[in-house]
Amino acid sequence: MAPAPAPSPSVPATRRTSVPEHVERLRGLLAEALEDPARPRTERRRVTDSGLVGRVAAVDVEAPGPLPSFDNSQMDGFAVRTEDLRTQARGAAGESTLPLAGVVPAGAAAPELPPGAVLAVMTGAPIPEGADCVVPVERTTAGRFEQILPARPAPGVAEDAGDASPAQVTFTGLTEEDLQPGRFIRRTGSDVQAGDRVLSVGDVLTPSVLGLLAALGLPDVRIRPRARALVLSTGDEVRQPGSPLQPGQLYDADTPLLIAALESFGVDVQAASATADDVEIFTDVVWALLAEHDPQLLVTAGGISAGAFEVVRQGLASRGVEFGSVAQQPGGPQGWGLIPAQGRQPAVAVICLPGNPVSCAVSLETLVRPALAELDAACPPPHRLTVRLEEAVDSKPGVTQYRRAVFTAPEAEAAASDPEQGQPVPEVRLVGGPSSHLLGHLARADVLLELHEEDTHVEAGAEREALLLTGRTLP
Ligand SMILES: Nc1nc2c(c(=O)[nH]1)N[C@H]1C(S)=C(S)[C@@H](COP(=O)(O)OP(=O)(O)OC[C@H]3O[C@@H](n4cnc5c(N)ncnc54)[C@H](O)[C@@H]3O)O[C@H]1N2
Ligand code: MOO
Repeated sequence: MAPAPAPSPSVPATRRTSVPEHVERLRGLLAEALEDPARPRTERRRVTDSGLVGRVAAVDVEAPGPLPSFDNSQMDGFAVRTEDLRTQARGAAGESTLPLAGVVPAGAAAPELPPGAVLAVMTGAPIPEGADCVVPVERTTAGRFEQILPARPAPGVAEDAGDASPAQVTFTGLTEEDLQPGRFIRRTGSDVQAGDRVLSVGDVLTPSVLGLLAALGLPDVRIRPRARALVLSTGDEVRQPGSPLQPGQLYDADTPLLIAALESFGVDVQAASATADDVEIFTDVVWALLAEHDPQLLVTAGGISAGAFEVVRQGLASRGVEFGSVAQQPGGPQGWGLIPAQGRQPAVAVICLPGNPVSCAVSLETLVRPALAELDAACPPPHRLTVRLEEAVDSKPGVTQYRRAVFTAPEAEAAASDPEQGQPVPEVRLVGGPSSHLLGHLARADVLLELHEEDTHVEAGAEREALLLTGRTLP
């Protein structure tokens, strides 16, 4: 008789923290560090400074005046008194002719429109006193200014056409619509009224907001300072690219990955360093960097799991940082904590991510980004989307697994459409397996496919949620 199989070693049934629980935990400690009242709340910038898009307004702004700030012409044409054109005897072909009293370029002060005459107005020129409508130059028999005006007048000067016998302007084919009072006049305040709120605390700056502030005559904008972070990678085996490798060594992928991800979250990475697996060296580097840079956030990579040389865990566990496991893969091992304010040194949030590059990158997207986005409008929130699986996939029970996937060919996507919304549901194909060393696969991926604890087997064609990776666009 065959021997009975040996019982599997019993694993302690400790419950791992769920992804949402850990996000909430990180949000709490980030809030303490970022919302410290001892830190400056605003920075003043010129609206022409670079790097303002994506920054967050620190004060409300009300329009100091209206936009447009004066009635002006929407077209190159003629400012007319509609009454004059209505009472004009029409010629055989329905034409009306009036004398040209002058030219008003953009930038000139508004002149008065003499009775029974017209004034040439360029787009943006002020509407002359007495005019109630602009007729575009195309509505004249000449069709173009070159046929009517002798030469371009000097900018900013409303000047007379100059002839002893004034030029005549013949309008043709005018309809009732062309003679509607107000036609082609951009009225004062039709865009923004004085006192309108044009920017609110927490709004993200866009190119058009910056243009609007300038249009209102405001040279400066007050923004929130960016969150300040330090990045620290660890490991005796880790070397910087450009230096030769000894057997067993590898290049530091986590440092550039962390810097780039944090910067895309709107964080100002002030310094980055890599240290050896020596607790004393590691803690010396941490305290020196904290003192030098006064950050709100310290993010480390590596040295936190179950090995004999877990420098981050050993160095920070006694300083208020906890270590545990989140029910996600990759990115299970995590460290988190708050180094409390000491004297004049404000509190610092500490987030310790696993060293495997894919674990580090996935943790940034699934844990750090959602926590930070809740507190800081400069951090774009996770971009979630529904995708359809091209092929069946098996996943580990009991954890949320993030599988790397690419959008399949556009033809396949076009064929797959959500009947409810009529929106195409993109189809995805896995790239590589679930392991956390597969950085080449991650670098090719468009999305992290989210498979839940119960998703041990998902059939081809099933729909699941996914996270669009930083820098990727929808198909
Ligand atoms: N006995 C156990 N071993 C491991 C467990 C466990 O639960 N029990 N968890 C595994 C999981 S899951 C992960 S993830 C890793 C996390 O390990 P650490 O955060 O302690 O990271 P290290 O051990 O320092 O490094 C892991 C791996 O990543 C490479 N690495 C580290 N830093 C970098 C870097 N800057 N650039 C590129 N690659 C880096 C390192 O060489 C290792 O291969 O632990 C598992 N083990
Ligand atoms: O959690 Mo680790 O990140 O699976 O490899």
